[in-house]
Amino acid sequence: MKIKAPVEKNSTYEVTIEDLTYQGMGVAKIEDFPIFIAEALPGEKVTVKVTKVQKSFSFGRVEKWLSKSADRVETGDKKLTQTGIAPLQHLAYDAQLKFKHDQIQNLLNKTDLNIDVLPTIGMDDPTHYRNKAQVPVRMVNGQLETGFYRQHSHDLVPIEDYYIQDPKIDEAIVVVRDLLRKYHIEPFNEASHTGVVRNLMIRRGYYSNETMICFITRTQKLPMVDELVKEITAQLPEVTSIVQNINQAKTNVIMGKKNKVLFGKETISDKLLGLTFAISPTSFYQVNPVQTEKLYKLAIEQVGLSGKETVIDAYCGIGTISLAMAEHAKQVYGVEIVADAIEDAKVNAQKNHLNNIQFEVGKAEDKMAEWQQAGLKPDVIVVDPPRKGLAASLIESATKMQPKKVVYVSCNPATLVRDVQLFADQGYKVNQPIQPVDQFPQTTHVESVTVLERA
Ligand SMILES: C[S@@+](CC[C@H](N)C(=O)[O-])C[C@H]1O[C@@H](n2cnc3c(N)ncnc32)[C@H](O)[C@@H]1O
Repeated sequence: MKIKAPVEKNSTYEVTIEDLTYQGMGVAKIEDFPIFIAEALPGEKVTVKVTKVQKSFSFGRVEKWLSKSADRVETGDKKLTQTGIAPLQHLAYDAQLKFKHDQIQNLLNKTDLNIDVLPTIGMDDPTHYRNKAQVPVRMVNGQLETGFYRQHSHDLVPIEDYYIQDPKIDEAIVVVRDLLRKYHIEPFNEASHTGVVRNLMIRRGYYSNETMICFITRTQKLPMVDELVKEITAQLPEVTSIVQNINQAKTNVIMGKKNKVLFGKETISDKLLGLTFAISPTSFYQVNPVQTEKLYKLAIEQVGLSGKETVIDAYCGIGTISLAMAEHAKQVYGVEIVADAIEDAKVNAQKNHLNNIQFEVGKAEDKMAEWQQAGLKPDVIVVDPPRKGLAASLIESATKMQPKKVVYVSCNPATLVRDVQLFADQGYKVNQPIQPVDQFPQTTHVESVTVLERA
C-alpha cells in the first residue's frame, strides 16, 4: 500500500529547524517526515514552501523567518550559498567549528569504538584562504562569464568576489575573463560540445606569490595566444606560468592529460613547513596553506619520529607529507596515482636535498600489496586518501605489514569511521582523540587526523 507523505508540494508549513545535515541544510520534521531546507539553521522557526517530495524526505525553501538563530551571521551575497562556494557563510565561525566536530563525533557515537573528538582547530581569518580556483567559462545572456554553477545545476552564476579565495586570484580571473571577451574567444558550450575555453584554473603560491594561469580548452589551439600572454603578464606581473591544458572529452572531469606551456615554467613553487615544492597544473596541492601547516605539524608530532623509522606515505601527491617525514625518518616510500605529481615529488625531494625517499606511481592499494609481499616492514604508515577513503584491500595489506602506527588524514568523516572500524578488526586502536583541523572554512568539508596504534 502506498503511504502518502504528510507534506505536499507547493504547500507552506510553519516548522522549527531541528538539525543541520552534513551538507549544511536545515532539517525540520512534520510527523517524522524530514524537510531539507537550504540556509535554515537549527533552532530557527520558519515558514517553508515544499518544493519537492520524495518517498522518504522532501525539500523546501524558506518563505519567511519567524525567529532567527543566535548563530546566524547576516551576509550580503546570496550567490555564495546558491552556488555552494560558501554554504555555511551564514553560520558563525565558532558554530561552524562545532558543526565539524559534531559530524565526526556523531558518526563515532553510532559505533562501539568509544573514541573522542577534540575541538576543531580553526583559522584566525576564515576568509580568502584558498590558493586555487577552478571556474567554468560560459556564455550567459550573450556575454562570456566566469563564476560558479548554481547548486545541482549547470547554470553559471557570474561571480567576481568569491569570498574564500585569495583576492589576487579573484583579480586574475577578472583580468583573464576581460581578455577573453576582448579577443572574442568562444566559451565552451556543454550542450553542443563546441567553443574553446572550458575552465580557468588559477593557483598561487602563498609564500612565493608565484601565480599560474591555466586555460583548460576543448580545442588544441587557443586563438590569440600571443596577445593573451602579453597582456596577462603586463597586467599581472606575479604570473610566472601560463599553461594550456587540453580536455577534448565529453566529461565532467575538469582537466585533461595534455599540457602546453605558453609562458614561463610548467610549475609554480611554494613553501610548506620550510620545504620548497614545485606544483604542476594537474597535481593535487592542499588549498589552505595556513591550515595545512597546522595539519602536517600535528601528523608529524603524533608519529614521534626518532630518525630510525621506515615510513610509507600512501596517496602522497607531490610528496608534501613524505618530505616533511623524511627529515625525521630513515627511509620514506611514497605512492600516488597521478604520474605528474610523482614527477613533482621526485624534483621536490632533490630540491630539498632529501635522498631517503622512494616515490612510485600507482594505485596505493596495489603498491601496498606489492610492498607487503616483498617483505617491507614500515614503522609508520600515513594515509591521506580522497573522499572515498581506503580500499579494504589496502587496510589488509597495511595491517599485515604490522606498523606500530597508522596516521589517517581524512577529508570525509563517513569513510574515516568506516575504515577505523576495519582497522579495529585487525587489532589497531585509536588511543588519543581525533583532531579535526578546519581546512575549508565556510564550507561543510571536514578534515581530521587520527592515529591508530597496534594493540
Ligand atoms: C587528499 S590528496 C592528498 C595528497 C597529499 N598527501 C597532500 O597532502 O598534498 C589525495 C591524493 O590521492 C591521489 N589518489 C587518488 N586515488 C588514488 C589511488 N587509488 N592510489 C594512489 N593515489 C591516489 C590523488 O591524486 C591525490 O593526490
